[in-house]
Amino acid sequence: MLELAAVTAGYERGRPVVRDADLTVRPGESVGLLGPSGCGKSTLARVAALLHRPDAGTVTLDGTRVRGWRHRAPRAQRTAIGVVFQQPRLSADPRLRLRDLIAEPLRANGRRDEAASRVAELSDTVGLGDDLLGRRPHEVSDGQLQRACLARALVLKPRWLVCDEMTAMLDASTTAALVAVVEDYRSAHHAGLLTVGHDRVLLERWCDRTVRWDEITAGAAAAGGAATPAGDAAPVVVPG
Ligand SMILES: Nc1ncnc2c1ncn2[C@@H]1O[C@H](COP(=O)(O)OP(=O)(O)OP(=O)(O)O)[C@@H](O)[C@H]1O
Repeated sequence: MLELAAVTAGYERGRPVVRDADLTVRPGESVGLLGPSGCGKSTLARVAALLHRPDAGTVTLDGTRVRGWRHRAPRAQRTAIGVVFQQPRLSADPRLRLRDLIAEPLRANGRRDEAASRVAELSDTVGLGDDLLGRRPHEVSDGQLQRACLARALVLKPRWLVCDEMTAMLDASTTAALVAVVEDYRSAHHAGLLTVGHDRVLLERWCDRTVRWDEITAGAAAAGGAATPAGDAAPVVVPG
């Protein structure tokens, strides 16, 4: 179980952007979190992915309370979660060729010997040919780079996936392809998914359950949030 209880988080002391958020994802379950732009979805997703320490509240992962975030999180907890962000260029080291980018978590965890086989397997899964694996991020499209970032998120076979607007920059066919990769992975590994976004049509078709930001939090985001209503984006067709 991935459980967030009474989570308050933000960037400045005394000015939380997430207030008292409660959210639970069960093993194997996919939960879509819908909210308007700027409400704090990415911040909460980063807390759930152990990348941003909350100011208050608890995160519990598979029954163990999380006490450290980022590099302070125990390896067993860090590696249990795969994360995909909205903007692949901000989350990819520009110096790495795609094959090394995909293998990065293996190297970081002392499992370099698995890199060749896992990269071959995953590049096939996400639809990246050999020619692309030898290129650096500036030599591929956003969609191709996001495919590599998704492969990187899966390389350690996480039990949980957190997708923060993973498809926001992608066209409809790439969106459908990446959602299908996530869904195949989830059914093969019984992995739980938290995916955040503002496209109601996409999340309702993709997920077992969708929750609205105002249903899981106690208050509005910091000033400047809530500019657009949820679900106003152009619909994206997801097969199935
Ligand atoms: N690193 C940061 N430092 C300071 N403020 C930040 C930072 N990141 C986000 N914020 C602020 O926190 C609030 C919530 O941002 P967040 O990115 O979590 O919202 P969001 O719901 O994911 O938005 P979007 O759908 O537009 O990506 C916004 O007001 C934003 O300006």
